[in-house]
Parts: sequence; structure tokens; C-alpha cells
Amino acid sequence: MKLAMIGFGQAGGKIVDRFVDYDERTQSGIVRSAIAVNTAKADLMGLENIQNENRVLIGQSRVKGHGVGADNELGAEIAEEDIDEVQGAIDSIPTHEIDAFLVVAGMGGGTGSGGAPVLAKHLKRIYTIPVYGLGVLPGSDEGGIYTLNAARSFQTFVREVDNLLVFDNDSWRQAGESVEGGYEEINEEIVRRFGVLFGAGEVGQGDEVGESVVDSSEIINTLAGGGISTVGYATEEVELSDDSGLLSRFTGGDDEQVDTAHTTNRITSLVRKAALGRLTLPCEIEGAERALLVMAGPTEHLNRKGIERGRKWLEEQTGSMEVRGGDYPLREPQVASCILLSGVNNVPRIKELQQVAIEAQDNIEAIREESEDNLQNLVEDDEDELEPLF
Ligand SMILES: Nc1nc2c(ncn2[C@@H]2O[C@H](COP(=O)(O)OP(=O)(O)OP(=O)(O)O)[C@@H](O)[C@H]2O)c(=O)[nH]1
Repeated sequence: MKLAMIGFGQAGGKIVDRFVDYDERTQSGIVRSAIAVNTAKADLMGLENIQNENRVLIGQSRVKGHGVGADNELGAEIAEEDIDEVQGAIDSIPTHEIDAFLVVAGMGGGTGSGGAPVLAKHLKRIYTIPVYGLGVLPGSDEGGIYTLNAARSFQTFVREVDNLLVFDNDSWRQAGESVEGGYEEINEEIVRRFGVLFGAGEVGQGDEVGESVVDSSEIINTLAGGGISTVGYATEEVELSDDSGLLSRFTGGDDEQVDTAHTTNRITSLVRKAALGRLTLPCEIEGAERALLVMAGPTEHLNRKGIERGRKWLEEQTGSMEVRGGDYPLREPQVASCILLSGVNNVPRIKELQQVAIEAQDNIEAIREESEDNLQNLVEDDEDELEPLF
């Protein structure tokens, strides 16, 4: 499906920037427009693939291009005040050609955390196409203020979008990795997973035709109904067939049957791996309201039977009768299973995030309340013998 992507804040901008690169590399055709919005000039200058005219600096009169320093209330205020400047860039999007908006932001900071929900609300008021959010949760080692920002923004962002796709940095940070190096890999993972998912609905002319190709309406219907979504993904390398369409390893005759059974088994095992492995937001898959299974890869390695079995297994595991499935023919030497679980409800990570956020909030309030007395005690001498200068 074709998306207009808007990255808000540093993380949002960087991720959309990577999406543009992915789109060019894979020719998947999902990024129809890409915009980055920020209060920090340096962040916008650091982007590589988003066109200059689509980099929007807001809040110049308030923060002089230096960012909001993790103050998401200020981020939200600035977004509201300068929404016309953002709209100016959105006006250049051919909205009749896009299927949905995707607003991307890290939720722990200030600009994206505060601004993304404001933008989503604005877009929903003006346009009839769906507005999805891609929200990145901070790592638990980032500190209380980031967790508090994320927990508050999360509540607002979910309310303002048609569906919030969530990626949790915490479950993806490898021990010992530098933050920057870590983000590069994490961003690649984000782009690959959501790229395959959204690319599925965008099979172009001249592409291979699968047996039951996923259509963008199936992605939209899986996301309809709102709530929170998470994505599972698993791959296995395969051999590409030669020009005649035959597999180099299994050529005709008796082997064909072996091959069909093998293909079916590979698909079902990839579906299990994707659903039970690391999700973008870890959660219990049981209780997910809707799901979509996309099997991507060379057509000779995909079959309807495997996808149907995988789909049925997902119905059993989620308890949902609204599980869609289909293929996404790709000429790459691997088969990938990508599973969108929408309307997930059993997410311990969110509860934990809220708990830490409440503790951080109480702590910040207590310190603020005591702050004046503490300063007074420190500055005043015990017997009040000294006089201030004026
Ligand atoms: N996945 C990913 N997460 C990031 C990246 N950069 C930052 N983050 C996360 O996003 C959160 C918000 O950081 P930023 O996007 O830098 O903040 P901002 O929205 O620009 O806001 P301010 O810097 O406060 O003005 C951080 O707490 C991190 O958890 C990135 O490149 N990739």
C-alpha cells in the first residue's frame, strides 16, 4: 500500500529516512511521500534521504532550532502553534494517490512524543484516509522522564490514530551495544518488518503473480477497529529457481511432491517462529482481535496450502476468527513470514511502563514540592544573622 510518512522528532525522522532508503533499494513502492518535522535544526540536517523541502523546522520562535529537551508538553504546544507549517508540507502530497498516513515518532523524547499525537488529530480532522501511528517505546535504561513521557504520549497517541503500531526499543537493545550503533540495527529491523508488511499490498505491474496476493484493503481491514498492533517476522533462505522456473535442487518427477510437502512445512514452521519469536512489541498473542499473515518470497516457494495451515494455526493461537492471509511474491533468495497482530490486549510491557511512569511522576512532584524549602534552608543561615544584599 502507498503511504505518506511523516517522521516527528529525531527518531521519527531517522526511521522515515531509512524507509525512503528501503523503498529505493527494494522498489517496494510504499513511500509515496516522506516528511520530517522537528524543533531541532541539527536533527533535520542529519537526514540523508528525505528531500530538503520536506524537512520542516517548527518552534523557531520558542526554542531557536535547539529542540525541546524531552519536554513533551512543550513539544505538543509547539506542534499546535505551528501546525500550518506542517500542513504546508503535507499540501504537496497527492493524497488521492495514498492509502494512509503513517506518523512515526519516538515516544520518550519531547518533540515527537508531544507532536505526533497533535499531528494525528489534525490529519484525522482533515482527511478521510486512515491515519496510523508508529510509536517507538524507550529502553527501560533511559530513565524515568523518558518512561513518563512515553506512557503519557502513548495514551494520547492511541486515541488519536486509527491504529498504533508499536516498536519497543527495550526488547531490541542488545547488551553492550552503543546507543547509536544499536539504533542503526534497530531502525533496519523496523524498516524491514513494516516494509514487508506494507509492501505486501503494493504488487506492481510486471511483478510475479502469486496464488492469493495480499491486497492493501486486507491490511487496512486488519488495522481497522483500532487499538495497538505488533508485528512478528521470521525468514529462511531458499534457492531461487532458474529461468525455466524449475528449482535447481528439486527438478520435476517424484521430487515435486517432496517439494510441495517441504514448502508447506517450511511455511507453517516460519509462521510459528514469527508469532512465537520476538515481536515488535512483546505480548501474549492470545486475545489479539485480528491478524494478517503475509508470506513473502519467490512464488515457487509459496503455496496456498502452507499459508492456509499457517492461517488456521494463528486462528487457534489468537482465538480470533478474523485472521487473513496471503502471499507477497518477491524475487529474493528467502521466504519470510510477516504477521500483523492487531488489537492486542495482554501486554505486560505497557503495564510495566505505566508503573515506572507513575513512580517517576510521584518522584518529580515530591522533589518539586520540597525544592523551595530545601533551597530556603540552604541559603538562609541558621540564626538569620546575615542580610541579603538587596
Ligand atoms: N528505534 C529508534 N529509537 C530512537 C532513535 N533515536 C531516539 N530513539 C528513541 O526515541 C526517544 C525519543 O528521542 P528523540 O526522537 O531523539 O526525541 P525528539 O522527539 O527529537 O525530542 P527532543 O530531542 O526532546 O526535542 C528516545 O528516548 C529513544 O528511545 C532511533 O534512531 N531509533
